[in-house]
Amino acid sequence: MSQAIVTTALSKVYREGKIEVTALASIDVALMEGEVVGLFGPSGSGKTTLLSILGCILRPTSGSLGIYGHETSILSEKDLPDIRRRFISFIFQGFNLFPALTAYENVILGLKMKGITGSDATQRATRIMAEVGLADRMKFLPRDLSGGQRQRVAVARALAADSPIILADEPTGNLDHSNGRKVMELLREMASSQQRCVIVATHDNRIEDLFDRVLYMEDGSILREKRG
Ligand SMILES: Nc1ncnc2c1ncn2[C@@H]1O[C@H](COP(=O)(O)OP(=O)(O)OP(=O)(O)O)[C@@H](O)[C@H]1O
Repeated sequence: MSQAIVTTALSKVYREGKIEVTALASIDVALMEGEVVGLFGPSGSGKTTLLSILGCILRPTSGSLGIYGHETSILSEKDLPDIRRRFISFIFQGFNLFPALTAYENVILGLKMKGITGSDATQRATRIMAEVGLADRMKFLPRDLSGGQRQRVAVARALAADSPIILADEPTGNLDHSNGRKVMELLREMASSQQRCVIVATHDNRIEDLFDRVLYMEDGSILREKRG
């Protein structure tokens, strides 16, 4: 397995006026292709901050972050969107679906944002909707789908772009037990069959057994890890 993401002494300090909050202390971690990693920890432990930095949405205060061999700390702000477009897809807790667009159109829009259009986009969207079990729901608006189905649209949108890294913040947060496990199993399947690196920040202990590796965070540090 090769390394998808490597961090060294990654730190983040939020400054608001004179107040400083150390959200990440000094994170050293290597995340591999084909691996599904869970980030667990109490509220405020730094999970979302770490995910945002790994996804190049937020810059660290110090330390290094390598994404498939590209050292991002030496890149300028204007180069980061390109790294995101090539390597990273997100799944958010609130699904982030556009209410006026059908499930299928939401996936197409996600692809467009990655620069994938035309017949390539329509073929990919149709294939992935079938893979996530939504072939018969493509023309439905989000409001006519169940919570589990909406989350599967969000997963389809992230998977369709073929990004090697998938970052998910509480992807099972709004789902019941069985739908939560289904979403995780889908991500596991994609990670192993397509060698993607999937990182999930969550409070959901019910899915803890579905990770290859769990990192437990507290006060901005990784306290310990467990292999599945
Ligand atoms: N934009 C910000 N400005 C100032 N402080 C922030 C900001 N975002 C997060 N923090 C602080 O950084 C710390 C880590 O927050 P973070 O959201 O990463 O934790 P988390 O583990 O994801 O929490 P939760 O599970 O509640 O989402 C917290 O103390 C939080 O209050």
